[in-house]
Amino acid sequence: AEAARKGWSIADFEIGRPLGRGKFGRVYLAREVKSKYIVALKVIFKEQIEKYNIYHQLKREMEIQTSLNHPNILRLYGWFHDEERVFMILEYAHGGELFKELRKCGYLSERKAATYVASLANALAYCHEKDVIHRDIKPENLLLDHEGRLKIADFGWSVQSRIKRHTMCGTLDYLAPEMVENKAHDYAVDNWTLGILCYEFLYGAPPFEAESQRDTFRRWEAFGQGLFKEAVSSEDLGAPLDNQECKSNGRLH
Ligand SMILES: Clc1cnc2c(Nc3ccc(N4CCOCC4)cc3)nc(-c3cccnc3)cn12
Repeated sequence: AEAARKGWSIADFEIGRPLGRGKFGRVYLAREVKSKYIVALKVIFKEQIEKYNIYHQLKREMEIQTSLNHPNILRLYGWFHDEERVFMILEYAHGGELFKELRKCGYLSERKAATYVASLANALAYCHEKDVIHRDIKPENLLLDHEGRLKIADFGWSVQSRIKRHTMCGTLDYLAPEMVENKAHDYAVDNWTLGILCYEFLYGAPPFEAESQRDTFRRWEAFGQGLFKEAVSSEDLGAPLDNQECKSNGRLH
């Protein structure tokens, strides 16, 4: 609230180590000078905003994230800008990237996976109540706070994770079918991603992971065919596929 009233400037912060690089800028550890409060400061260069013509998207993302207040969503406390940069004052997630933990131990216990999936589901239900579809939930955007609680970060600004994921660039792994097929989509796309992440928490890799996007698409099609055949066969048998069951598979019927 203070940020909105007073208007911050870079002089209010001591900049610490870089935490990571985003597509349009970097994230730094920072401390507010007076309160000694630790935050993450995301810096986006205005020339990048012009070059990629993302001013409106950035504005919308920041309005959305400022309006969201949920324990599993990383807070955007406020923002300010100078001649050449826009600064976002974000909650600092002390635990770092969730997927570093996953890579370290390969896959998570069922209890841990269930805790993270429940946190994600709560955060997504909160977003959907406010008509916000994240659409871009990826492992790189999941952080942990000092108590190990999951935080969804980066509404629309994926922060390049330091973990070299071979499916890193433009991964299809987490995108729902209707997004990939560029169809009209609703909040169900986030539910699809939740299923993918649940699989990855338990198994250690997403279900359709492959060396190339083409192969991922092939594996995903095969899965789809399987679903479709099953659906047709059960319809043949006259067993009503209730809408909820269809939705839960991420297939919108
Ligand atoms: Cl936004 C935002 C808020 N907090 C963070 C954060 N926090 C954080 C904490 C701790 C550790 N370390 C813990 C000890 O071992 C080394 C890593 C890393 C990141 N990281 C990133 C990030 C991480 C990776 C790449 N790009 C950005 C973005 N963040």
